[in-house]
Amino acid sequence: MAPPGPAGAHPAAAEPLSRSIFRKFLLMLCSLLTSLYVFYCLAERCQTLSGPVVGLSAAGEEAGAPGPGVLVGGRTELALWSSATQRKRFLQLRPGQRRRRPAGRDGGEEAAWEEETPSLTGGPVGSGAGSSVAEAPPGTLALLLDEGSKQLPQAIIIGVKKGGTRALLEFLRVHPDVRAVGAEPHFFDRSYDKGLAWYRDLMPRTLDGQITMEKTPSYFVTREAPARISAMSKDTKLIVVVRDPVTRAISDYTQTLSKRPDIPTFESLTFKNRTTGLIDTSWSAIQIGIYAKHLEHWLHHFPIGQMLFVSGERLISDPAGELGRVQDFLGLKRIITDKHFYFNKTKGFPCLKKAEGSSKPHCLGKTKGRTHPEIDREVVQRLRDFYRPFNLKFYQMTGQDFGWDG
Ligand SMILES: Nc1ncnc2c1ncn2[C@@H]1O[C@H](COP(=O)(O)OS(=O)(=O)O)[C@@H](OP(=O)(O)O)[C@H]1O
Repeated sequence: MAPPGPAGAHPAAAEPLSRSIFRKFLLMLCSLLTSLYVFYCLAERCQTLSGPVVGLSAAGEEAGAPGPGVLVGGRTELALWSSATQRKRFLQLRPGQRRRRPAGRDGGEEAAWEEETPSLTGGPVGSGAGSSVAEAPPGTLALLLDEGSKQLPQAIIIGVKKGGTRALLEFLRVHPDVRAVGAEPHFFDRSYDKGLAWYRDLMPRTLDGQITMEKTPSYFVTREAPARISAMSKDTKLIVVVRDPVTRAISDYTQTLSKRPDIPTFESLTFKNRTTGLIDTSWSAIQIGIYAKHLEHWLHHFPIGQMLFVSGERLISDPAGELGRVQDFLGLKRIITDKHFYFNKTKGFPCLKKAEGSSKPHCLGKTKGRTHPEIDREVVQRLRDFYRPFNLKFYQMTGQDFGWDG
């Protein structure tokens, strides 16, 4: 057979050769681009990828936010960070965080989860399928890279029950430099014997510059709590969310009523003797609201400057304003602003446009913002009269007029 002539010579052989060169070239280009991209990320330039953290929150999971591993978040906050912090946040992958009791709790569900559904829900307003956000469990990229460590909290929301403590913590968690335990640890009132190592182990891992926080509203009325927290660290910053003590008492009662509908009326529980008008100060719903008395105990152990009093009312009417004060107090950049909130008319409360680790709007669950029962006006007035002197004392002690009496 004659060898192929020049015209139709080796067309079939020449083509595969150029294709294979082209394929090799493509492959090299891809590897080059990938390497460039990895290098780009490591060079702290990952703004285009994600928001404050690459991760998820239980709230996100629950609300149908992106699934595990999905990158969420926005760019604006990120731009405010120092580049070193950004790199660390990028490495701090937070996987789905689950509702769970603090390790080793031997109390019942009620003990650790007294406030019921301490969560943000993103379903229909008030869907209340609550979950809480405990610390990131082991297995995170951060853990693999040995990034971060568990620290005792530098700031604690110590009260008051029904003051708006969950709202404050959930709003604060939006801040990239705040990491918090979702559940109430109740360490300084119920589990102190378990020791500080146990307590620290409940905390989420943090990186340099991040603040570890927790909230347990019952600390404010626990006699032993001030000395115990001071023994942990006398530099601990304390935040108290206070609310008109009369509304707070009704809110407290409403919570109990929702669990035990057969309890006596608010009116009958308020008085030791209704005819004499003697208020029953041993009823916790009443006692918790005597803020000045509780505060005295704290002032034996902490200077007033180390405590911040947040108005529960303003936390609803002007969340960004109160969050501004809190961020200043914690020495944080003012990253949480009015841009983070919207008022949800159905819920009747401010909600987050985007909760931590989610890109969807989030309101607190249905156990926050319950409808209060109608209380006899005369009883309400009696309570107002009862609380007035304590409120005035509290205004003096804190240097703030919360406006409950005028
Ligand atoms: N944004 C937002 N959304 C929903 N609810 C809000 C919000 N801000 C403050 N509040 C008020 O928080 C009250 C519950 O307070 P706490 O979270 O401190 O309760 S608890 O002690 O942890 O059970 C809760 O009390 P109730 O209205 O009586 O249910 C709310 O009034």
